[in-house]
Amino acid sequence: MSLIVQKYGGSSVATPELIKNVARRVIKGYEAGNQMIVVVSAMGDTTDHLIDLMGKITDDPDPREVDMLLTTGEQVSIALLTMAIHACGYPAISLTGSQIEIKTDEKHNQAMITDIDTTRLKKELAENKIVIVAGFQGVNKNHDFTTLGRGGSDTTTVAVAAAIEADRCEIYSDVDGVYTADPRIVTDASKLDYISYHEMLELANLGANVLHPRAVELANSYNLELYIASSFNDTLGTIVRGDEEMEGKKNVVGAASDLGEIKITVERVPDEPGIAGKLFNALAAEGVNVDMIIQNLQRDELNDITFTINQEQEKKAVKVLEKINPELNIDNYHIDRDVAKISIVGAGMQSTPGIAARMFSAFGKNNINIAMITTSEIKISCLIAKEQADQALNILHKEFRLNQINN
Ligand SMILES: Nc1ncnc2c1ncn2[C@@H]1O[C@H](COP(=O)(O)OP(=O)(O)O)[C@@H](O)[C@H]1O
Ligand SMILES: N[C@@H](CC(=O)OP(=O)(O)O)C(=O)O
Repeated sequence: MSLIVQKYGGSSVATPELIKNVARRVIKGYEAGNQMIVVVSAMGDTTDHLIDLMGKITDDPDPREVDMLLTTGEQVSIALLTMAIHACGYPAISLTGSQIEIKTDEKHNQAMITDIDTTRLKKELAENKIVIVAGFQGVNKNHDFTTLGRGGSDTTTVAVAAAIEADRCEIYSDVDGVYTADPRIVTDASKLDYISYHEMLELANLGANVLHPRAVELANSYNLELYIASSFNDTLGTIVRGDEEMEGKKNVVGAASDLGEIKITVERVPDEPGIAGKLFNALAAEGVNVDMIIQNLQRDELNDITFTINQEQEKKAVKVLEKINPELNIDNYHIDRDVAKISIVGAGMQSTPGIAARMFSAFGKNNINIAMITTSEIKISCLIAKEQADQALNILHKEFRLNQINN
């Protein structure tokens, strides 16, 4: 008998028929003699719809109330899945994040899990029940509901699996594994049999939303192997695990695009020590995360500083800029929302010269202009025009022959 923690994302529970499909899959695992804990997300686009609804009421909702609203999505799906399992004649119970005491810090909308009490989970499993857990949510020390950030059910799943020392942790969605690029954009993308935590973390951070980055980080810290597969078929999926191969790492294992960033250029800033520090400190103090940065010296000892942030933080960033403009003598700022970040990832690139040059040349040959570049040991990212994002992803996929990765 194994203890299995499974997660089914929004696309796997989008309709009553799909919920019944998940119920059948879970029962199959239970019938095989396993203990089953199943984490589910809200049905389909429910969370997006709740956010739209909120936007019709206010532009500036209280973060506590946002969590009160968004946690309802997962409460619907856990109840329906449990009913579907009951209807097939099997014992099951649904539990919210607060009922199993997924404790988090105070940060509404982006809370971090601090502890999970497994007492209730173990009690229900001991009574031979299938346990259905609401993903994406927790409870803080004031007993208020919190959420873990968009896509956070993956994090719930890994945290629960680690806390209860599960034998297997399986994440199901509408795609049958981790591909070399989003298969919706690159039709000949290849499925990877294995991917290391580090490479998966980079891909997830750079836009591959098949897994939530925090879930990958957590799996890495607990050395918990993840199995990523589809809830729509039984095709073999991808294993995310520690890096076993020291030699023979691929230069590039995947490419990803992120359409969620905007570019801000602060124009004609005095070329003096300390100015950049003041600007980025002020942004950090408001919780604005800056991603890419470049500074260009213009004429007359004035600089342009350009940086990217997540589009959801635009309002906060503008507030900061309006406030510090007079203090820093900032002439003007400009926001470009039509940008996309296109990246390649691979642990082998740190020991292979020429990867960046190949990426830039491939873009050059196809008339794709690069506005910004960042690199780390295992990734290279370029900011380009949003309208060229899909084309650029396909170009890189071809340039690095990712369709032949398994050969
Ligand atoms: N490299 C990749 N491999 C697989 N899927 C990817 C990749 N990059 C992006 N995706 C997208 O991730 C989607 C699955 O994630 P998501 O929609 O969040 O699923 P769920 O609804 O189960 O949470 C796929 O439909 C696919 O389009
Ligand atoms: N429902 C939440 C949490 C989540 O993880 O969803 P999904 O597993 O469908 O990405 C969201 O949409 O952000």
